[in-house]
Amino acid sequence: MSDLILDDVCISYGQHHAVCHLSGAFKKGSLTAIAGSNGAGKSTLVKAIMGELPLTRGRIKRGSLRNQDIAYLPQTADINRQFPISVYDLVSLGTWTETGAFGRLSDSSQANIAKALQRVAVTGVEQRQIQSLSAGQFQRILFARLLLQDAQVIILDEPFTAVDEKTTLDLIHLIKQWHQEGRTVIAVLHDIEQIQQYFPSTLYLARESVFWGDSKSAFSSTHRAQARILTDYWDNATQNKEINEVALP
Ligand SMILES: Nc1ncnc2c1ncn2[C@@H]1O[C@H](COP(=O)(O)OP(=O)(O)OP(=O)(O)O)[C@@H](O)[C@H]1O
Repeated sequence: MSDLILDDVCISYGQHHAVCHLSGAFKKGSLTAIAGSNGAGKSTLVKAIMGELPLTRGRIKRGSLRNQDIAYLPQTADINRQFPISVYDLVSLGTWTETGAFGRLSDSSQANIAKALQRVAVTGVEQRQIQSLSAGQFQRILFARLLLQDAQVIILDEPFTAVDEKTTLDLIHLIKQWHQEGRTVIAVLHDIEQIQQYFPSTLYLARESVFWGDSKSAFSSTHRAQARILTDYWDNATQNKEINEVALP
């Protein structure tokens, strides 16, 4: 397994610079929160790591990591809950690399699916359509799918939005287990207390990196002030300019 290294990464939507001049590494086996205010560039960054958005500058070095070594859970708002698929079929997609697109589920895959559903404490709803689940149940089955993917790097975008405290704690327990197993886990989060309690490292983003390191030091008043300056700067000063023309504040 490799580190995920960002080398002067910039990502733009047309002329709108969403993430700029970001360098650093998600070390293999690390557990990192990506924090920052609304519009800080968090989702843009994880989408770019997944290859869903092109870079306008810089590189993301994945080393020996292959596409299937990285699992991604997008924000719930980006997932179509109206799609006609049963809980069982959605969770079984986590075995895709083993079974292929049209492969029959082996006995061991079926056993693993049952085990994953038990680990997220959702059983008895396997044949229901996903649109009939509560927000918490839905998030649990998405975590069951992640369990089956068995990826070395797991990226979660706001995984606890609209999820109650009990479900959040259960899912954090799974994240801690992934960390103990040596996987790299990256989660976009807003709750600073939660980050400092469970996530040793933080990338504090405000279009650029404000801070990347120990979560206990991430949210100092100095860093928060710097984040506000950077956010205002990138919101106001960069429209219709090329990244190279923009002087850093
Ligand atoms: N599809 C898009 N087209 C144009 N601009 C976009 C698009 N998506 C995001 N942006 C802009 O890019 C910047 C970063 O947005 P992004 O969604 O990555 O922020 P975020 O930190 O994930 O915010 P939130 O916490 O609200 O989810 C914002 O200024 C946003 O308006």
